[in-house]
Amino acid sequence: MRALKLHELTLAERLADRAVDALIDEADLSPKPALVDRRGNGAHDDLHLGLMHASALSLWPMFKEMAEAALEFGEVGLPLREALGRLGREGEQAMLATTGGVNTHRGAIWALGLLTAAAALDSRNVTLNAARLALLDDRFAPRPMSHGAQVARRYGARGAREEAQLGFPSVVQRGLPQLRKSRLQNAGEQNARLDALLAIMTELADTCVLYRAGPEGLRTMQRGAQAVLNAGGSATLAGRRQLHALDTQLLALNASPGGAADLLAACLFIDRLDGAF
Ligand SMILES: CC(C)(COP(=O)(O)OP(=O)(O)OC[C@H]1O[C@@H](n2cnc3c(N)ncnc32)[C@H](O[C@H]2O[C@H](COP(=O)(O)OP(=O)(O)OP(=O)(O)O)[C@@H](O)[C@H]2O)[C@@H]1O)[C@@H](O)C(=O)NCCC(=O)NCCS
Ligand SMILES: Nc1ncnc2[nH]cnc12
Repeated sequence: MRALKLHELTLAERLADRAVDALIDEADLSPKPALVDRRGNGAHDDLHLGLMHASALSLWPMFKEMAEAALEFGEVGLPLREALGRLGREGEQAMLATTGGVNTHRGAIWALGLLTAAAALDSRNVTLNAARLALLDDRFAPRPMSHGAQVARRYGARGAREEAQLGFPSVVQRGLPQLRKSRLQNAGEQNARLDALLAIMTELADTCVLYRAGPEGLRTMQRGAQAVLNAGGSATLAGRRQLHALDTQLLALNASPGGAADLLAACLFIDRLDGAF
């Protein structure tokens, strides 16, 4: 009998697969403090796990087209940046159509969109090229008074745009090293991912938290995340107790670290990039 020959995926398709996998793995990871996970809705009335999955899947064509645009233009420059901006805005519309108007993955479209395009350009300098793209000014981008823009003005916070322009320091300097360290300590994959999320939360100026709970909420998030890691991480009993306390505190403040969740997805995407080439 002849073996069935499966369609061989293109590089753009493989990268889109990895971006969507990263979003689904982030959503499924549990127990995340005050975020949507397998246990429930965290600090969100309008989100649930099924919606996060549907949203992630709706973004596959956008990630594929972003990677294809990068392959077509072949270099970092304004034409590619503006093509990504247009695709990102279309992707946002697809997401909103899927979720009935709920913002599930705006920050993830931005971070993973840039990283997917950068990975298609050059597998070795992904965060550097993503930063170079983020530094270019898209002439067609609307400038709405987003939550991020409001807290940037109120508190001078460094939001999603600057995180990308600096080459994703929360991912490169915090999330990825912690993911690998916890794996080496045999924490188990789910705990290693939780530890990576917590490492990102220790220093991030998450504009979602700032918008909902102000600087006090942000300090609670950063200190609480550090306390889990200091106690030995999410694989230890002491760390689990601190994680539970952090969940309770953030829920009481209605503070959801959605920006940190997006950056965990970015971390998981970079971590598994090798297999895509
Ligand atoms: C350049 C943009 C990133 C716009 O940025 P800006 O800061 O102006 O806009 P926001 O929409 O407020 O923030 C972007 C999202 O980024 C995530 N985020 C927050 N802090 C950080 C951080 N420090 N570093 C990285 N990422 C961060 C976060 O996304 C998550 O939260 C979303 C829910 O947020 P929000 O709507 O505020 O939620 P709620 O409080 O729940 O709302 P209510 O229920 O109260 O109404 C969730 O989606 C997560 O993803 C921020 O929200 C960029 O987005 C942009 O320009 N987009 C236009 C399209 C484009 O050009 N794309 C380019 C593609 S390459
Ligand atoms: N798991 C999650 N819960 C709430 N907001 C998010 N934004 C991105 N991932 C999220």
